[in-house]
Amino acid sequence: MLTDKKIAFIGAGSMAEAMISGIVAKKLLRPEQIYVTNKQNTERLNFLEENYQVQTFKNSKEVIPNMDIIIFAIKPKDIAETIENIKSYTSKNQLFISVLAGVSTTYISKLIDHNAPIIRTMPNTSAAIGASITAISSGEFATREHLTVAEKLFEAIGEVVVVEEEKQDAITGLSGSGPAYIYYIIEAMEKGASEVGLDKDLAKHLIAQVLIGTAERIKATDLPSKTLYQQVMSPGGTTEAGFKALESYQIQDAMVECIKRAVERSTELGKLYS
Ligand SMILES: NC(=O)C1=CN([C@@H]2O[C@H](COP(=O)(O)OP(=O)(O)OC[C@H]3O[C@@H](n4cnc5c(N)ncnc54)[C@H](OP(=O)(O)O)[C@@H]3O)[C@@H](O)[C@H]2O)C=CC1
Ligand SMILES: O=C(O)[C@@H]1CCC=N1
Repeated sequence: MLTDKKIAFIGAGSMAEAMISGIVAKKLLRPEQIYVTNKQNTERLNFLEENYQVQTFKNSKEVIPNMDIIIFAIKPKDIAETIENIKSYTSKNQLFISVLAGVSTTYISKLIDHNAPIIRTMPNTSAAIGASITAISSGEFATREHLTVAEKLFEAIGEVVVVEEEKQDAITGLSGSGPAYIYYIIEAMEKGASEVGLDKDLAKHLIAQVLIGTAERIKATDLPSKTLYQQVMSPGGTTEAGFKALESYQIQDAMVECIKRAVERSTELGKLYS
């Protein structure tokens, strides 16, 4: 399906690199099928060329018309300028994929100015190790075949779920941003470990395995999270003592608020760039 397809990444930042590394490592595409551009950072393009043997380009007029798939991996604020620069070299036969938070397929369609097939996606940075969860949604002109192409691409960087586009803001605040929340908690656990006298390497090993074990367990069981944490907690034991501190700082309320605010921001970005 992707055998002879050519793909251009517009934007060469962390999401583009995470996707490129997964696609190349899984041999989904050969490096010569992958093209990358950015706004000005030539050093960054050289880095991607050297590390992944992909093609980089500056001249959109020469490259864009020959692409089968164009992936927007830029910030939401740059979408209008980016599409303005390339739209005259695009056609309806190309598939457009966006990883942008908040930005709707309707808006991208309006900017491209022809009935192009567009797929909106929300991966996360765990893509760098092939462990993203990517939600993908079809825009108005995308067919089942386009969706399948996008599924294949994002399966190279982890798991994929197909969702209605109206769920994408909620997903962005939960699993797009999610790794950051967990890293923040990890940072707190590392600080705690240091304060109780554990060295950094041992603490990192212990924390990582706690997270892996917990994640695997929630995937493997239907038991509610409350039951799972209650199983850890012996009456009058250590966990209960720790929990009293978590509850006194209202950690759960803070996390609920965190997710709600991230989702609101995704919706706001969608309104700003609409
Ligand atoms: N980071 C994350 O965890 C996730 C990010 N996303 C989404 O991915 C998108 C990209 O994020 P991320 O990779 O972190 O961003 P980065 O800031 O790392 O990269 C942005 C890239 O866009 C390029 N760019 C800016 N303007 C233009 C332009 N006019 N033409 C071509 N390229 C341009 C920049 O080039 P230059 O450096 O030369 O200015 C840079 O390469 C965002 O929309 C974000 O919402 C989605 C899921 C997770
Ligand atoms: O913070 C952001 O806006 C992007 C989208 C999801 C993760 N990072």
